[in-house]
Amino acid sequence: MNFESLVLAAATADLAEEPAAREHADAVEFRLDLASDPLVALDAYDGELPLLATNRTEVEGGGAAEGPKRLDVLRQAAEHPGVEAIDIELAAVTENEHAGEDGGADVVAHAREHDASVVVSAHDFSGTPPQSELRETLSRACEHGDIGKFATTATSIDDVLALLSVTRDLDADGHRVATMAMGATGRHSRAIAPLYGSRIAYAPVDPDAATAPGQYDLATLADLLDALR
Ligand SMILES: O=C1C[C@@](O)(C(=O)O)C[C@@H](O)[C@@H]1O
Repeated sequence: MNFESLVLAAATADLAEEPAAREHADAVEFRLDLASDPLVALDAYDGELPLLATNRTEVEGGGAAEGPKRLDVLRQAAEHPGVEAIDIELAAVTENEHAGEDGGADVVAHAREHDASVVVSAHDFSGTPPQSELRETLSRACEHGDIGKFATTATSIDDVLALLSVTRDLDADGHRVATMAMGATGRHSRAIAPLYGSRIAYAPVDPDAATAPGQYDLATLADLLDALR
């Protein structure tokens, strides 16, 4: 997964759903943190779509407790041949969630050794920071990953405008970025941010199992993206 062009990722905690995603998605985001036995499920995976493995921490909206165990699961997932990319939080890479050799930066290196690309991500569930801070966070994510991602929460459409503006600037500067504004106000960003340079769009395979506020269902997002392309 090189993110040269837009990747529509179908998010799920259940790899058995992969066939249902094939019609619309380019990849499956496997939410390890929401799955009951993620490494066993990975070993059994024989689907067609490449996997982006995410083991999201609770503080960033996921189900995994921070620490060495969750990083180890992510590290092991990166070794799987079906996993073409991993997602790791910027905080885990820069703030040493778990000090020592097996910290976040080491997981990034390990993923690369196994030819998996690295998405370095940040999430803000309370709002959208000022444009300067948006730019700084996204730029730092780009420094550590093959692609930097920032999902914020829009409380006004001006938040969406700020996020799109930073997306456009960083893309024009040659960085690979992925952005989306979560929540109802920012929902349209999921369809239009790719026009400004965002390279990953997410939608749940099962519309009743959204992995973030404001997501469209997969078929709807695929149609919107196609119509705007
Ligand atoms: O980080 C992201 C983006 C996301 O939060 C979204 O807003 O679509 C959905 C998550 O599954 C994914 O890991």
